[in-house]
This record gives sequence, C-alpha cells and structure tokens, in this order.
Amino acid sequence: MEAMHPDVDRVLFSKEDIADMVKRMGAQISKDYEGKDLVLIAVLRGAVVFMGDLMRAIDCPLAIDFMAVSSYGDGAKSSGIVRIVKDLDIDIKGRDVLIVEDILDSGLTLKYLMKNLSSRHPASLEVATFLWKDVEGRTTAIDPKYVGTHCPDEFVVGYGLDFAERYRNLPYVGVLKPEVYA
Ligand SMILES: O=P(O)(O)OC[C@H]1O[C@H](OP(=O)(O)OP(=O)(O)O)[C@H](O)[C@@H]1O
Ligand code: HPA
Ligand SMILES: [Mg+2]
Repeated sequence: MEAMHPDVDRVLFSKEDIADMVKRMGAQISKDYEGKDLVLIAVLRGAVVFMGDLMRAIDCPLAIDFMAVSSYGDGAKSSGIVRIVKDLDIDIKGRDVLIVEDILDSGLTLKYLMKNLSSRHPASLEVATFLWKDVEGRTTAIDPKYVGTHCPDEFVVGYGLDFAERYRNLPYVGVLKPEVYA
C-alpha cells in the first residue's frame, strides 16, 4: 500500500480497492447501456477523478459533459443551497444520461441535479456515485443505480474529494485527523 498523507488518520479504500470497484461498475454500465445513446455528466470538481477512471472502464460509445454546482464551499458542511456554477454544453433531450458523482452525502446536490436535468427531457436519467455515505436520518431520498461502495458518516478526502480544496489528488479515500479541521 502507498504511503499515507500525514493529515490522514486512516485509509478507508485503497487504490486497489477503488480500481476493483470502478471496474465492476464499468462492466455493469457497459451491459446496461449497450445500444443506447449514453451521456456521462460529471459534477465538478470532485467527480473528475472518478469520471476519468469510470469512462475508461465503460466499453460502449458515449459522450461526456460537465456541470459545476457548489454547496460546500471551503467547509465540511453543506450550506444547504445548491447553485449552478457551470451548465452543460450539450443538449441532453432524448439521450440516456448518467450523472457521475464522487459522493452522495446529504443528497442535496443530487436531488437538485435530478430535478434540473429531468426537466430537460432525457430519455433516461440515472446516477452513478462512487461513495454512498451512511447518514442516519437523511431526508433526501436518492436511489443511485450504480454505487462503488458505502462509507461511514465521517468527512472523507482523496480520489477527487477535498477539504478546503486540498487532498483531491490522494489516490486513496481516507478520513482526516480531527486536528486538521481545527
Ligand atoms: O450529497 P451532498 O451533501 O450534496 O454532497 C455531495 C456533493 O458535495 C461535494 O461537492 P462540493 O459542493 O464540495 O464541490 P466540489 O466537488 O468542487 O468539492 C461532492 O463532490 C458532491 O458533489
Ligand atoms: O465527506 C466528504 N468529503 C469531501 N467532500 C464532501 N462533500 C460532501 N461530503 C463530503
Ligand atoms: Mg468539496
């Protein structure tokens, strides 16, 4: 296993764990979308790392596009307000859209995106999230079709996920040491 960043308390998912999960998700998506008009939409910025790996694990024709929404800013808690910072460049009407996310936490980001994108009349709309955080009492009901793995209700970093814009480049997913927040 790779050396751990000094700010990281423990590693939850190693580079190898991640590669296995992405491969499995890519194989399932390839099967499900065979012969369809697939568009992957990654949510900037956290999902770019997962997007880069997942798209290469999918063995069928596809297009990609990006949307930026933000609710966390520099903090470790959602502001509760989701806003579009960058919209899609392509028209998704009549296409088979798969939203690619790094993490489903409060669910506010995906709830907003599902509503926003479904109003553009895609042929289908599903979610692939790398992490699904086990949050007790989550009030937003989102049911992602493709999930890499569940993770505990702690603030995680790495593999695209940041704290104050840092740690996105860690090749694993880990939990930060409490003193890093202070
Ligand atoms: O389920 P939620 O509670 O809405 O949290 C999930 C979202 O929050 C993070 O994005 P953030 O707004 O921090 O932007 P970033 O991707 O640029 O880090 C993460 O990348 C997801 O998009
Ligand atoms: O646990 C998290 N880590 C990083 N970014 C996040 N955005 C929502 N939850 C998280
Ligand atoms: Mg963030």
